[in-house]
Amino acid sequence: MAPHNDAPSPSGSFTAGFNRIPFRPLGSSSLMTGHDSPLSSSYSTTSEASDFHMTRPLVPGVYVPTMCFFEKGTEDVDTDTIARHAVRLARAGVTGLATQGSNGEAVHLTHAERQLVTSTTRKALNDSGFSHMPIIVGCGSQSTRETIQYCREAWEAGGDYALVLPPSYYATLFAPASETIIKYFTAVADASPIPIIIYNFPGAVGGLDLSSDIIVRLAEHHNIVGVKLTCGNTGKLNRVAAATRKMSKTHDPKNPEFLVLAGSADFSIQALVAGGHGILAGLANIAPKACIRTIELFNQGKHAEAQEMQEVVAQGDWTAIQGGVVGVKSGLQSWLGYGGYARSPLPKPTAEQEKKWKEGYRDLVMLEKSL
Ligand SMILES: N[C@@H](CC=O)C(=O)O
Repeated sequence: MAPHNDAPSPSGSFTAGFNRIPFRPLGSSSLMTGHDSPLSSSYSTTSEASDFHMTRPLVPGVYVPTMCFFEKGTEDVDTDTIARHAVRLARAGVTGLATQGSNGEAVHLTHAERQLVTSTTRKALNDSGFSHMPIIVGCGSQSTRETIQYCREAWEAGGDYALVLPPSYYATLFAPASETIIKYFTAVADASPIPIIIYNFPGAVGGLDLSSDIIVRLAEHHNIVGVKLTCGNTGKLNRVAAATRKMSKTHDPKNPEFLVLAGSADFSIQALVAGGHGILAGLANIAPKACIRTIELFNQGKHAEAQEMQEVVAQGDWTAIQGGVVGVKSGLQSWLGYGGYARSPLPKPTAEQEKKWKEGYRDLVMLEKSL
């Protein structure tokens, strides 16, 4: 856990009283990577630049891993829809967004496209009065070197935090609790200009499941500030939340030093019971208000109402989990009139699937509309 002083660390980060805040030299070009940057023409004035790279604390709440939208036919990145979607979620009251999470089709995007998606999201939020809202950017890759590059590009594009999966392609050569994993996250955190959030999603990385012991050990790094647990293991979540709370110096529940997030909306209140701080969950693309309200009810002590709402959310999430990114886009298209298709080679939904997924979201969407 970070010591609380203001001395710049070797990685270019410093800690502050309420949270660990990255030190990001404005106007620095030292992080340019050689990939086409879509940013230079968008942010030319000083005030725009300072809105672009400002400090945005990571606080408890509902974070949404946003979908990436593509033009019909060409599959080009659809920046208009990306911008409108980000603003719709912000207006619904979410705490932050995550580009290039599992719902953001990061694996389908080039480096430059990833930057375009993040910078478009940043600009849309800033232009709509949400410049305070943090953006988390999915940065995990197969090599330490490329993951660091993604973190630097995320920062250039206006990202505030990097969500990092462990590498998995050669996972048979090391154990989830190995020094290889510790060294990977440590090297990335040492070099990243933005703080790291560990992403534990065994389903996306060949079953590689980080233990609470490893996560708590990594949390000692000053530039590792949170975890998204998509594994759904609330025992693990409880252990991580308890240990990192004890390690923290400030004990401010509104600004925990290490943020523990459920990685799916179907265990939102279970995560809160276990000491977690909120969710980073794809279902909020469809029903942000229902996700927020469920957590609010619990935090207000209205546990029976929270549980009732959680049941609707969990049922809707089952549709999202089964249909994945294809099904969430289909649900958005059916109920909100936009979404389109995932990039090839992911399949387009059949008419039967569209109908099934639309029905799967019905109760959740009715709840959302009532809020
Ligand atoms: N079910 C997850 C998928 C990835 O973590 C989500 O809701 O985001």
